[in-house]
Amino acid sequence: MANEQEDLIHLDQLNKNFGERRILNDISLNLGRGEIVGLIGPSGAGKSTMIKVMLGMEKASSGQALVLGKQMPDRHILGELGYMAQADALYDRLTARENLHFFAVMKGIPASEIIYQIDHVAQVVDLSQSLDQRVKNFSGGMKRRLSLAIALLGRPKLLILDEPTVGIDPALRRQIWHELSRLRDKGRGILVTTHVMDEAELTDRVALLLHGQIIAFDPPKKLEADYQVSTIEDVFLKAEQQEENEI
Ligand SMILES: Nc1ncnc2c1ncn2[C@@H]1O[C@H](COP(=O)(O)OP(=O)(O)OP(=O)(O)O)[C@@H](O)[C@H]1O
Repeated sequence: MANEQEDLIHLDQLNKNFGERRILNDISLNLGRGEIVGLIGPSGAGKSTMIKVMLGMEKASSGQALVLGKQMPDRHILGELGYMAQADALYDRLTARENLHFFAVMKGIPASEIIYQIDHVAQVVDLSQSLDQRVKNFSGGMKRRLSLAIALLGRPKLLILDEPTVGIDPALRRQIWHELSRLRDKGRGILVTTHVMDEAELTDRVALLLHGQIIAFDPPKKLEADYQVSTIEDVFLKAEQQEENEI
C-alpha cells in the first residue's frame, strides 16, 4: 500500500538515537490522501520525536522520512502543511486575530482570503467571540484551540497535530473531530497523536507506538478484532501487557 510518490507521509525504516539511546526503532508508516491516522502510545514512547523527525526539526539517525514527497525541512511545502505542536507557540501580547493574521501572512495566504479564512477557522474552534482578546488572557484550552485554528489556515493538504484536544471540553472536541472528518472527506491527510482512546476510534488507522517501535498499524476495528477486545483502550492495554511479558 505504501507509495512513496503518492503518500503524504512516507516513513521508511526510520531510526533516531539521542546519544546512546534509541528513541525510534525501525519505523515505517505511510499516510495517504483522505485518511486520518492516529498515533497512540504512552508518554515517552516517541510520538513527538517521530513528528519532529518528519518535519526536519530533528535529524534521523538513519532511514527515510518524506512529507508531501519531500525531505523536510523544505520551505516550499510549508504552506501546504498545517502543524500543531504540543507546546503552543503564540504571541501572548497580540490578540487571537492578530496571531491568526500573522501566521496567515507567513503561510502566504492571499490578502483577499485572509479575513474569510480567519473567520472560518475561528468558528471551527469556537473562538469567534474571543478573536479580539489578547492571548495572554486566554485559558490553556483557548490557547490550544487557537493553535489548532492556526494549523487549519491555508487549507493545508496535510495536517500534523500533536495532542490537539488536550484541555478541550467534550462538546468542542466533538466539533473539532467533525471538522477533521470533513477535511478527510475532502481528501486531506491528517496525522494526530492522542492520549484519548475514544478519539483513536475515530481515525481510519491507528499506529500503536511502544518503546519507539510501531507494534501495530491497522484500522481500529481490525485491531480490536485481532486483540479480541472491544475498544482501542483495551487493545492498547493488552498490547502493552504482551510487550512487557516478552521483555
Ligand atoms: N532532545 C532530546 N534529547 C534527549 N532525549 C530526548 C530528547 N527529546 C526527547 N527525548 C526522549 O525521547 C523519548 C521520547 O520522547 P517523546 O517526547 O518523543 O515522547 P512522546 O511519546 O511524545 O511522549 P508524550 O506523550 O509524553 O509527549 C523520551 O524518553 C524523551 O526523554
